[in-house]
Amino acid sequence: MIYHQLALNVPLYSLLTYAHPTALPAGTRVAVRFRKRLVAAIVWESNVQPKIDINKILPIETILSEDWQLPADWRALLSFTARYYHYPLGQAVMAALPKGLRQPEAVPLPHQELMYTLSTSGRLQPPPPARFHKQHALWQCLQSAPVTLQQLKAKHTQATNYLNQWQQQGWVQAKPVPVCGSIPASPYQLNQQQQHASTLIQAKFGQFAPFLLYGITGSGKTEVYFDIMAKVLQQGRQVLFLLPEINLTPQLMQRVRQRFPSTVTVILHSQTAAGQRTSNYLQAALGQAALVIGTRLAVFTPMHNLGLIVVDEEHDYSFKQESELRYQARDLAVWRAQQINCPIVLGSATPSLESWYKAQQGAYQLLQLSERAHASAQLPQIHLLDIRRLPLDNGLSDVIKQKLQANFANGGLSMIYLNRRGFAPALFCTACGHIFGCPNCSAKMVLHQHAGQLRCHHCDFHQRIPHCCPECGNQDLTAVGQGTQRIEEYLQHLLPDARILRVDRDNTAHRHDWAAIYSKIMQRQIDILVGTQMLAKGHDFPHLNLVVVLNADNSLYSADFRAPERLFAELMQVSGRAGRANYKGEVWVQTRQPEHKVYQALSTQNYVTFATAELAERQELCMPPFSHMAAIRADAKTMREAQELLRQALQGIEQQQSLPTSVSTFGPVPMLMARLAGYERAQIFLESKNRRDLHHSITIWHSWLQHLEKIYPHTRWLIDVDPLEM
Ligand SMILES: Nc1ncnc2c1ncn2[C@@H]1O[C@H](COP(=O)(O)OP(=O)(O)OP(=O)(O)O)[C@@H](O)[C@H]1O
Ligand SMILES: [Zn+2]
Repeated sequence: MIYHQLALNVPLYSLLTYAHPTALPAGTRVAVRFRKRLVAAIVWESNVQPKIDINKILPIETILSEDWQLPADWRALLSFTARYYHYPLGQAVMAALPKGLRQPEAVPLPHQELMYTLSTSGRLQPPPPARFHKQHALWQCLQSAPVTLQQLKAKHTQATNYLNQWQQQGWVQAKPVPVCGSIPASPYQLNQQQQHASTLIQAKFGQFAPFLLYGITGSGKTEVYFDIMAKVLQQGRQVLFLLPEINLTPQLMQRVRQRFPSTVTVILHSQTAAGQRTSNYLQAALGQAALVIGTRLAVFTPMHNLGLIVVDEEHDYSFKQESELRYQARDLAVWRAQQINCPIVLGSATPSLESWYKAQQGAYQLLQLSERAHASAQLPQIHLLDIRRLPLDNGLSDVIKQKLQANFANGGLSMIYLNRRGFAPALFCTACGHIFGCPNCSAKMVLHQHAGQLRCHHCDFHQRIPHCCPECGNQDLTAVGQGTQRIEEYLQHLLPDARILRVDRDNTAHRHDWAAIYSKIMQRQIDILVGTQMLAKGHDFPHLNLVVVLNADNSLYSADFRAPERLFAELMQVSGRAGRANYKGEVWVQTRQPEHKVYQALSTQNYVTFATAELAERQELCMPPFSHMAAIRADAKTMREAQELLRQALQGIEQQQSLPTSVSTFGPVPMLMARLAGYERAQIFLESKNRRDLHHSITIWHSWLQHLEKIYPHTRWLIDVDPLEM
C-alpha cells in the first residue's frame, strides 16, 4: 500500500492519510470515505510515511480525475493561502474549487471546440452540384477558411451529417480552435503616457514585475491593459484579468468582446451557473481558454500557461472576502505572479494606500496616466457646497435644486449620489425619539416605503411598518435620513417631467438588470440617476455632466481608520463619471465640513496630496501599511461570552508564552458593528511591524483558541489577517 496525504473539506489543519495500491500523482481528484460519507479529496502528497496506525487507514475509493491533475503552482498557491490566512488547508482547497469539482463524482473534461476545413484530398474533389445549394454553400464555406460547427449549422441544419460523411471520406479535417485567435488592432492610437506604460510592462514579460498603474479617471487605463494583454495572448500565453464586479460593468465586458472577438474567453464570478463555472474552470486549467476574466474568486483559477495578471480597480474592497476564507485576491494575485514569474498590473485612479506605499518604496513600479484620454474630455469641476447655514428641503439645498432644474432644461444627464454607508432612512418617533432598531443587530432598521416594510440590511429580519411607537404609543412616526427612494419621490415632485431612475441593490439584483438600465441610459431615456455606491463603479456615460453628492459627511464620523481613504476613493470615482466625453462635467458636494482633508483633496482632485497626508498620519499612528494587523474575533449570544474567550486566550498566552516583542495587542473590544444576526462580536487586534512576528503570534493564538473552544463551546472564533472590517 502507498499512503497519500489528502485535502478534504474538513475543519482540520492537518491533511488526512488514505491508502491506495499505487502512488497517485499530486493534484489528482479522488473520492474517499470520511465519517462514512463519500467525499471528494485532492491528493496533496503521495508516498508518505503514515503517522497513525496503518490498520486505521482507509483506502481511496475512486479516482475521479485519471487524466488530469490540479497543477503544482495551483497547489502551492493554496498551501500559501491556507498558511497565510491560518485556515484549514482542505477547506481552503475546496473553497477554491467550483462546486462540480467539490463533489465525489467524476466530471467530463470539456472538449476543445474544433474548426473544420477541406483536406488536401477534399480540395481535389468536385464540389456538390450547385442545385443542392445548401450543400454547395457548406462546401464553399469549408473551402475558404476553417469554420466552427456552429457557423456551419447556421448555413445548413444538416451540417453535422454532411460533415461526418465528408470526414469519413477524408475530405474534411478538423483542428482545435486556436485559443488566442486573431486580435484586431485597437481603434485608438495609444497616447504617449499610455505607450510608455505599455512599453515598460512589455519589457518585463516572462519575469515577475509588479506595476501600479495610477491613472486618473478616464485616462485610458483599460486601453493600456488591452494593449499588453493582446501582446501576451499573441505570444500564446494566458491572461488573468480580475475586476471588482462583472454584472455592474457590462460596458467593460463589451469592450473586451470587441477587442478580443476570437480569443477564447471564460468568465468566472459568483453568479456564473455552477455547471458553467466548472467547465470554465477546466477550460482555463487545460489551456483551452486564453483569457480568464473574473472577480476575486477567479484568482484561484488554475492556469496552464499564465503570462500576465491584471487587477483593475485594485483599491476596491470587494477583492477581500469577508467570510470563511478571508483572503485578499489582489494580494494573492501578486504572490501568484511572483511564483510563476509574470508581470502583474494593479490599476486604479485612487490606489489603496498599501499599494501606493509599496510604489513609493520601489517595491512596485509606478506608472502614471495624468490626463484624460478622450481628446475633448476634461476633468470635472468640483464644488464644495457648505450647507451649515443653508435651509434644506428633503436634503437638497436651493443651489442644488436650481442646478438640477437647469440641467434638465438643457437636456443634460444628472446623477444624485447618496453615500449609503452608515446612513439609510430610518423610522423615528417624534414624541419620544424612539428609533426602530433591528432586534438581532446593532443597526437601525431601514425604511422601505414601497414594500411597506422595515428591513435590516445586515440580517434578513423585516417587519411591517408599525403604526405607532412601541415605547410611547405615539402615532406620529417620521422617516429620518434620505434613502434613494425618498429622493426619487421628491425629485419626481420637483421635476414632474424628468425621467428619473433609481439604481440600487433592489433593482439590480438580477444578472441582466444592469445591462437593461445601462442601455436605457445610453439611449438617453433617462434624465436623472439616483443611486448609491453602485453608480460609482467604472461606468462611462458620455453625456453625464452633473453629479450631486449628498450625505458624504456620514463617513467622516466613522471610527474606522480607513474611512477617509474609502470616502476619498469613492468620491473621486463618482466625480470621475462626469464629463468623460464632449460634455463639461460639474460635481457638487453638499457638506458641513468643507475644510476636511478629504474634501480639500477632492476639490483639487489630487490623489497624491491626499495619499501623502494620509500616509504621514498612518505612519505617526503606526497603522497599516506601516504595520501589519490581524484581528482575532469571537462571537456569542452575549458580549460577555464573546470577550471571555478572547480574554482567557490572552491571559493564557501572557502567562505561558512570550509573544515576539514587536507584537502589540489591543482589546478585546466590541466590533464597530457589535451585534450581527443575533450574535455579539468582539475582537482583539494584533499589530506588528514585522510580518513574521505577527504570523508567529497568530499561530500561538490559534492553538490557544483551538484548546479553549472545548471549554467555550458556544463561542465561535475566527482569524482575519490584514482585516478591513473593524
Ligand atoms: N489613446 C486614446 N485615444 C483616444 N481615446 C482613448 C484613448 N484611450 C482611451 N480612450 C477613450 O477614453 C475613454 C476612457 O478610457 P478608459 O475607459 O480606458 O479609461 P480608464 O482609465 O480605464 O477609466 P476609469 O478608471 O475612469 O473607468 C474611453 O472612452 C476610451 O475609449
Ligand atoms: Zn439585523
